[in-house]
Parts: sequence; structure tokens; C-alpha cells
Amino acid sequence: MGEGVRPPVIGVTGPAGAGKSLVAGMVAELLGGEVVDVDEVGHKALDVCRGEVVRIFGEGVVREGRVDRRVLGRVVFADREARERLERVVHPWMREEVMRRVEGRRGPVVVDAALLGRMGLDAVCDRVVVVRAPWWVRVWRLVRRDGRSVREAVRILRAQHALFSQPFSCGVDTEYVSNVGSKRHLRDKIATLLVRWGYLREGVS
Ligand SMILES: CC(C)(COP(=O)(O)OP(=O)(O)OC[C@H]1O[C@@H](n2cnc3c(N)ncnc32)[C@H](O)[C@@H]1O)[C@@H](O)C(=O)NCCC(=O)NCCS
Ligand SMILES: Nc1ncnc2c1ncn2[C@@H]1O[C@H](COP(=O)(O)OP(=O)(O)OP(=O)(O)O)[C@@H](O)[C@H]1O
Repeated sequence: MGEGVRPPVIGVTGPAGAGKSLVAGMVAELLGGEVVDVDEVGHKALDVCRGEVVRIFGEGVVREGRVDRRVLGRVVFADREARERLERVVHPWMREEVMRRVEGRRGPVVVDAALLGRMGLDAVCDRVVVVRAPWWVRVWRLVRRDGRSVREAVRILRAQHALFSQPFSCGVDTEYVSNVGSKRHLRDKIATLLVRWGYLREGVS
């Protein structure tokens, strides 16, 4: 990377269970960069904004002094207005925190977020990868990864339907990657993409 050229910011988005975190990890590993996991930033925001969250959703969402994400998730994934109320509370802090990490980067950064577009984080990305997989594969992955019930997994995917029912559009090069095969196959696809984008030399992966 030449002097004065800032390291790239690559966005990874797509619905729950598509394989964003897996792809984000692969990109970061191949480029020697770091991942900003926006779900994790959201989890921190529940501590930072706890007072306001409890004022809106009641003491019923608190377990042992902290917001219980499973309980809050049951409310907000089933109700668009409740979800938007939560987003109005936590998104401003989350956006600031993500921007702080992106601005402070010393190497390539991968922003891993289902809500990349909705939160306006695509604006800081040089390239975006949209990860895709059939809905039943995603349900199965969420059940297996998180121990969620099928009903709970389906509720999350329904809540995200509007976000991914149309092609993802932003001002930078966007690539759709289908994640239905093996992890090895996925990694090869990601390496090929990074070569094509000029971030990786052929044969390095
Ligand atoms: C609702 C909460 C408490 C549920 O926590 P839980 O640990 O059970 O689920 P997790 O955070 O792993 O999310 C599960 C899936 O839903 C997605 N998701 C989270 N919030 C939202 C939302 N508001 N709209 C659509 N999808 C969402 C996540 O990206 C992930 O794909 C938590 O997700 C939350 O506080 N969300 C609001 C903050 C936010 O917007 N996070 C997403 C950033 S990409
Ligand atoms: N090609 C694959 N082969 C095997 N397992 C996979 C594959 N892709 C993803 N998985 C597994 O499926 C689960 C979901 O993947 P991942 O966490 O990357 O999805 P995500 O899109 O980040 O989901 P979320 O938005 O819910 O965080 C993980 O346990 C991951 O290891």
C-alpha cells in the first residue's frame, strides 16, 4: 500500500445466517486486517443505553442487572414499531462507535453488518460484499449456531425481509456471493474477488 493511501474499508452485509461473519473473517485474514462486528457493537450499546432501553421496554427485559437480549429480541423481532424504537435509541451510539473504529484503523477494516445500508455505514465502505444463502439454510444455521428455535429464527428472518427483498444498492462496487457450498469453496471465492478488486496478489491466498 503506497504512502498516503488509506487502507480499504470493506462492508459485508446480508441476512442473518447467510455467513457474513465467516466472510468478514476470511477477508480480514486474507488482507491482514480487522473486523468491526456491528452486532457486537449493538450488544455493547445495550449496556451503554440501558437506562433508556429499560424506560421504553420495562424492567421485564432485565436479568441480573443487564438487558437480556433473548427477551428483548422476542419483543422487537416480532414488532416493527418496537424494533424502530430500539434502533432510535442504540443506533446513534453504534454509528459513532463504528466510525471511531474505522477512522482509527491502521490497516484494512471489514465492517460486518446486516444493517450496513440501513445504518448508513455503506457510506464509509470502498467495496461491499453481499452474502446470500437460501432461507432454509439460514434458518438451519441460526438454529445450530445459537440454539434458537425454528420459530425464533424465522421471526428474525421475517424482520429482515424488507432489508433484503430488493437488490442492495450503494455508491460503490458491490459483489453478491452465494454461500451454499463448503467453507473452503467460499474462501476461494473471496480470495478470487479480492484479487479482482486489486487488494490481493494472485497466488497469495
Ligand atoms: C434485538 C437484540 C437485543 C437481539 O439480540 P440477540 O443476541 O438475540 O441477536 P443478535 O444480535 O445476534 O441478532 C440476530 C440477527 O438479527 C440481526 N438484527 C439485530 N438487530 C436487528 C434489527 N433492528 N433489524 C433487523 N435485524 C436485526 C442481527 O444482525 C443478526 O443477523 C439485538 O440484536 C439488538 O440489540 N439489536 C439492535 C441493534 C442493531 O441494530 N443491531 C444490528 C446491527 S447490524
Ligand atoms: N459454507 C458454510 N459451511 C458450513 N457452515 C457455515 C457456512 N457458512 C456459514 N456457516 C455457519 O453458519 C453459522 C452462521 O454463519 P455466520 O455467523 O457467518 O452468519 P451471519 O450472516 O454473520 O449471521 P448473523 O447475522 O446472525 O450474525 C455459523 O455457525 C457459521 O460457521
